[in-house]
Amino acid sequence: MFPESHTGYSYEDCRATADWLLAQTAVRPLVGIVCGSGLGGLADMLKDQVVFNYRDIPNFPQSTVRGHAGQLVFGTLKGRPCVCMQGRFHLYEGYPIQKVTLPMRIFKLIGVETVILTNAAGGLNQDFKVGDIMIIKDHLNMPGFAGNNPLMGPNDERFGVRFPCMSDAYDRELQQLAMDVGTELGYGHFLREGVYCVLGGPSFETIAECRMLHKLGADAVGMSTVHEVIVARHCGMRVFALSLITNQAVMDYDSEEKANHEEVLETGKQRAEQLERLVSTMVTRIGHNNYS
Ligand SMILES: O=P(O)(O)O[C@H]1O[C@H](CO)[C@@H](O)[C@H]1O
Ligand code: HPA
Repeated sequence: MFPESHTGYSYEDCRATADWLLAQTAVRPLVGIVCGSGLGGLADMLKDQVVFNYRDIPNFPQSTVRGHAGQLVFGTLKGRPCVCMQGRFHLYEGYPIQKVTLPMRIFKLIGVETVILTNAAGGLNQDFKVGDIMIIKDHLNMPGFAGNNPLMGPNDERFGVRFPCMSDAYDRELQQLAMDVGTELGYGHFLREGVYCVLGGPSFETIAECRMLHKLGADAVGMSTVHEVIVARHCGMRVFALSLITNQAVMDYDSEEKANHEEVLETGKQRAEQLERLVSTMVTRIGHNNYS
């Protein structure tokens, strides 16, 4: 079985965490950002910060992975109120999937309307290069195929419907906005779009697995994001997600390449500035309620 599966937090638990946060800060964020491995610098862009260590937030799990600081940062990005997770949770850390995705429900209950998720991923598409930024247009949910979906268990209609649609998971207007902003910033040569595949990790993929995932239609592979997207969409938030291609997935038995977390973090550092500019410019142009 999966760790403590079906023991999600109740609506009241989530409400208590959200109310606790709202009582400590006057910031009322409309945009929530999740920083991927090595991409925590995004949170440093926020002005007038109010910072919470995950260990101090009721019900919150702890970050255990290098490159995930474990702080929830409230502040403003070019005048727009935002909240930023400097560190996310992954299945391989041993958390039940409902705990991995808990922050999405907290985002919803504090008033977030749009979620921007980032991740580090291995490139399967042979046209991709290390350092490319892939706008996620769709996903393959491998743990979901095996029955590990964050919405397993009783459904609370106060969050969303029993059977949420996922064919529109990634907001098309926001994808277009990212393309437009990226092109304006001169990033067109490293901006791509594609399908992200999530696996449980923590072991990186074998060569045969990478070949299979590529044949199945995945352009990039990682160990996060999709679970958060499902929960964010279930409770009606608008979602944009991107992958930084931090390494090429190994597809060839003659290759000497070996996936490793150090390379992942290093590529994050090299692209951090552009990624931060892309996301912050997008945030200034996102409309709310009736979209832009
Ligand atoms: O998806 P994020 O959190 O960016 O992290 C990615 O980087 C780690 C592997 O280096 C894995 O956790 C993978 O999912
Ligand atoms: O190659 C990868 N595989 C899985 N997860 C990853 N996260 C960064 N790179 C990778």
